[in-house]
This record gives sequence, C-alpha cells and structure tokens, in this order.
Amino acid sequence: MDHLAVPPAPRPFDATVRPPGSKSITNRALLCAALAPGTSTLTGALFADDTRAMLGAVAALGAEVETDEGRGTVRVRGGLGQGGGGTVDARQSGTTSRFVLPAAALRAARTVVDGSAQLRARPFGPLLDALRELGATVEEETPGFLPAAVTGPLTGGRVRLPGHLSSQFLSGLLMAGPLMRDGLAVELTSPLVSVPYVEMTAAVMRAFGVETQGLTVAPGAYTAADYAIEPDASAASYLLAAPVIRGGRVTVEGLGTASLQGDVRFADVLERMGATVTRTADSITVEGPATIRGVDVDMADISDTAQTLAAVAVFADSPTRVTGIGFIRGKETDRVRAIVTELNRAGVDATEDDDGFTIRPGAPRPVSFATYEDHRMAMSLALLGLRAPGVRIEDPGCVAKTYPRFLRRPGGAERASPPGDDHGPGQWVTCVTTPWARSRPRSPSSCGWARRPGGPRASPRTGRWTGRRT
Ligand SMILES: O=C(O)C1=C[C@@H](OP(=O)(O)O)[C@@H](O)[C@H](O)C1
Ligand SMILES: C=C(OP(=O)(O)O)C(=O)O
Repeated sequence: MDHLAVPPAPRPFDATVRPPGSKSITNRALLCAALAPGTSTLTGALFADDTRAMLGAVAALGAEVETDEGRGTVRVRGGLGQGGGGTVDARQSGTTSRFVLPAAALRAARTVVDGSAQLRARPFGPLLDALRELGATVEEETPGFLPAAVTGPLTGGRVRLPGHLSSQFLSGLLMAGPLMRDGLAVELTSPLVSVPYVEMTAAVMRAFGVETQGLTVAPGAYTAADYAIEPDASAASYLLAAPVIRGGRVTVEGLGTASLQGDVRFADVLERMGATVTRTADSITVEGPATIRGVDVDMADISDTAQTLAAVAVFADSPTRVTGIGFIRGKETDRVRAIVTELNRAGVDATEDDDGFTIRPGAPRPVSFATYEDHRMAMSLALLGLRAPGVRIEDPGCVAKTYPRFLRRPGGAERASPPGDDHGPGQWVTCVTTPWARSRPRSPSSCGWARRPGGPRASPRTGRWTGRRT
C-alpha cells in the first residue's frame, strides 16, 4: 500500500502560508457563472478533483470553459443552453452532484448524474424528492441514491426539505431558484446543519446579480461577473493546527474576519484551547500555547474541521468532546467512526457518541493510519506525526480531492523536495512537515508557504533547489 511516513517536526513553526482556493466557493462560482449569460472570469480558483468534477459538470450544462491553472483563473461563457442533456460524472464530489442536479433539471433534456462508488453511498433522497415536487421527472436505480436522471424544466414554487443531513441540497436548489418559472420558496422540516455554507451560497449568488430573501428566491437572471475566490478555510485548519500541536506560529493569508467561509471559526476553537489568535480582515495568525486545554464544542456549523480538532485534542491536557456532527457519518466515510477507530489503533482513548466523539489525551504509538478514501482523514492524521514518532499515512493520494499539494511525491508530478529533506525516493512528503520557514521554505507555488528572501528556491522549470539556506 502506498504510504507517507510523517517525520516529527524538528522545531516549532514560524511560517506564513496561503492555502489553495476554496473548494466550496469555486464550485458555487463555477455554477453561477455557467448559469449567467456572458463571460465571467474567476480568479484564485481551486484546481483539485472536486472542482474538476464541477468543471466537467458545467461543460455538460453547455458552458464554455477555459482554464489557466498556473494563474488559478477560469473563464466561463455561460447561459443555460437547451442542448441535449448527457451524463455528469461528479466523481467523489458532494457539492458538484448536489449543485448540478437542480441546475440540470432546469432544462427539458434528460441528464444523468453519477459518481464514484463512495458518492453512490451518500444520501440524495431529500434533494431528488424536492426536484420531483418542483416539477422534474426523476429516475433512480436505487431510491435516494445516485445514479439518478433528471428531466425538467422545473416549474418551481414551494417545497419542503429536511435540513439535518446536508446543507448542500438547499444550496443547490437556491442556486437554480431564480431560473425556475415560479421562483423558489423552501421550508425546512428539520434543523439545518452546516449553516454558514448556505450564507456563502447567498453571497456568491449576490455577486452574480441574484438576491435571496431568506430561503426564497424570486424569478430572475444571473449576470456574468469577475469574481475573486478566497483561499480554502477547511484546508487552512491543518496549517493553523500545526503550531498548536508542535509550537511556534503560523499565519494564513487571504482568510480573516471578512471571509465568507464558516470554517475560519476553527481558529476560535483553537483559541479556546489556549492558542493565541490574531485576526485581521484577511489574515489569521495562530501561536501555539504551552499547554493545550481540552474543549467541549458543537461543530455542526464547521464539521469539516472536526477531524482536525480530533488530532489536536490528542495532545491536550483534558478530554475534548465534539457534538452536533452526527451527519458527518454520511460524508466521504463515516467520519465519526473512522477517526475514533484510527485513534484507538494508535492507543488513544477515543469514543464514539451518537452525534460526535470524545477524545482523551494520550501518546500515540507508532501506527500506519488507514484513510478510508477520505482526504480529511489523511490530512488530519498526518498532523499527529508532527509530534508522535512513527506515524504513517496510507493512500496519501486521497488528498487530491481538495488539496493535491498537501501531500506529494518528491520528484513526482509536483517538484523535487529541497536539499536535506530526509525522505527516500518514492515516499511522500507533506506540506505540514516541511515548511520550516527559517531553513526549508517552499516556493509559494508548491505548498503555498511563503518564501523568505535569501532562502532556497526551486526552479519552476527543473524543480531543483538552489540558493543559500537561511
Ligand atoms: O456547501 C458546501 O460547499 C459544503 C457543505 C458541507 O457539506 P454538508 O452541507 O453536507 O454538511 C461541507 O461538509 C462540504 O465540504 C462543503
Ligand atoms: C464533505 C466534503 O466534501 P463534499 O461533501 O463536497 O464531497 C469535504 O470536503 O470534507
């Protein structure tokens, strides 16, 4: 099995980093741009498996897309064509599949939406039922799951929708709302999880000319826009957790109090654990505490960072209890069970609760962690290796879903590691274990760590590292 050996961090962090573009904002902006007549230009976009899935999906809806990965830009010529339907492969992407189903159902053509075996196991029932109620014909092989075919057009109107499984159903419906003949009014039949993502949906829609009123959208039209995408706040959670686990400080640039992403609030949780947090409109700095305190925290709004917190909690001086996240059992894997199982395998006393988990402090023993085809398992468990010797991550390539450069092969598709990295050929290195800004900075284009003047730099052409080490 392909694996990554995570070497313990040799010294505390002192680094500034800009994570890649937000997956959630990229996929919303791509869809809104595809529904807007005219040409939109997106900057700061994420290029990863989930956003490639959305690029394919909007092309299937009839948008013309031009990408420049080096610059992080995407040009989209949109406007909902009434073309001939087709098939969308959403791969592993919840956002792509849940956002494209309502958009595809705006058209009279039949569109099939499918994805990986993992995505086929995730829930779609509430969304498919809502589309039926709103006037679409929906065909499923297994009720409530992908693959599903939708044929429109949606007439729109009032619809009832449960909120407790995923907010993505609601976001997908809202984005298609203005193009429904009668507009859309959603009534939630159970409490909504991941609330900040729905606020993000409204904000991106507004940037493309459509206003929502609560969960109601009047009939209208999108307008093309030039739109700048923030760095990814869920990706930032790993980078901000690193100095709490190992000491030192990390500044994340491009994310701060003005962010559209709820996951920036992960820094608030680190603060409650004793970290010193400094925020500006577009940066967050976390400085690790001498002693980490356990916390009791409801993470229903920021559940993508729950596994990151579990990794930090292992090194606290008292137990940590996370609640409100029962619904993450339906994500890439059953994340509650998976994180508890892996921590138990490392000898850590962790237990599952119905709606979360409890982690008691411990010293992880050497272990090869399984990652369950879940990028967030890989990135979170890699953090343990910063402090605990002998940590290995299996199938590290799964990070490609949202953060392809978080773990990478030296000399592989990305570029060679800097001189002095003690990783043998064929192994993986991770961004969190090699950013020692004083001695081993990386170029901003590899992991996002800012380069210090005078430090070594990698040639973009050859990937070879040259220059003096500071
Ligand atoms: O709308 C979005 O962009 C997302 C919403 C969340 O999902 P749920 O609403 O299913 O919790 C989150 O976990 C996912 O990574 C992205
Ligand atoms: C749950 C996630 O993704 P999605 O639901 O978009 O597949 C995630 O990125 O953690």
